[in-house]
Amino acid sequence: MSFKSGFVAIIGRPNSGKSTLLNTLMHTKLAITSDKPQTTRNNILGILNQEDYQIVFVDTPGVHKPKTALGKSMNKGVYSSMQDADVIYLVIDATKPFGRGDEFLMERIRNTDTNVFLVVNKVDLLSKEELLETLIKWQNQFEFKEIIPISALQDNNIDELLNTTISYLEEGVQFYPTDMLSDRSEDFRIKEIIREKVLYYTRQEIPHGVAVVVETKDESDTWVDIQALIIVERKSQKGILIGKQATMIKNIRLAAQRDLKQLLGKKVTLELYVRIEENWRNKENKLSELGYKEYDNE
Ligand SMILES: Nc1nc2c(ncn2[C@@H]2O[C@H](COP(=O)(O)OP(=O)(O)OP(=O)(O)O)[C@@H](O)[C@H]2O)c(=O)[nH]1
Repeated sequence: MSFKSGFVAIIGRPNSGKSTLLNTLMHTKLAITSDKPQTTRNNILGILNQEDYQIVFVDTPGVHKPKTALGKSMNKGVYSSMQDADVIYLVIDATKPFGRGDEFLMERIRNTDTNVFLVVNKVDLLSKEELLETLIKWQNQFEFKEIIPISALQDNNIDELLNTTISYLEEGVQFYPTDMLSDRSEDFRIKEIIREKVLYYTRQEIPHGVAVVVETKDESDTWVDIQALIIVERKSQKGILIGKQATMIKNIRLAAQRDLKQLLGKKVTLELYVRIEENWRNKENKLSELGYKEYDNE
């Protein structure tokens, strides 16, 4: 039996459902998701192992016009994943009209010689007629190798996407050990779960201005005590995050604690602190410190 392997870059505009798709493909939650754009800030690998193939999916930040050094760094991660890919999934939100942001991304797509699939997501929100209209608009943009409508959230047509992808892969080596699901460390996943809860409970400018650092982790076989720091950009944001009588930070802490218990399989006690770092998204040293400059040397 021959063994196939390859890299699949999952790219698209913010909020199109890339991380939801990664999690559905992997049958487990590797990437956090939210209804706020620019949730994903780092590339995250999902390694799907079967007897006869290994697919390395790369979830990437949503491509957008960057306004900060953090935004620039996020876009670099996307372009780097495209260079290494055997297949690119361009994930679109089928409920959104084709816009200027899509044009920006299509310019990049037209410059690759990789197999590009148009993955039309969120079809659960559309009628058949609306879906047809979307498909007609998009297929004029580029010669996509495949056009596959899906619902990442409802696990609809994901098998078709997977089987079609396998048919494009070549015989190859196993890139990662079979027991490895992702390239991301436990600390990365802990801080992302905390950030997900901040995104869930807050709105407007707060989600974009927040970063999380795991400061200490004491543990035994049955329990773990975690102290984490939430970084914001302004004093007013700190006030909102803590909330009246500290209710906001308590909600964030309890929700994160619940998910962390599931992730780590032990009792979790989480303590959260909030610190102000003015304009951190434009400070190169802060971005490095926070793990947001992974692709700057490429
Ligand atoms: N109805 C519906 N909603 C979806 C589907 N896929 C994703 N969503 C929702 O769309 C929102 C964005 O999903 P994410 O997976 O975080 O999107 P993303 O493309 O990774 O976003 P960024 O990290 O900002 O680039 C979330 O609220 C998801 O629940 C889908 O198939 N149907």
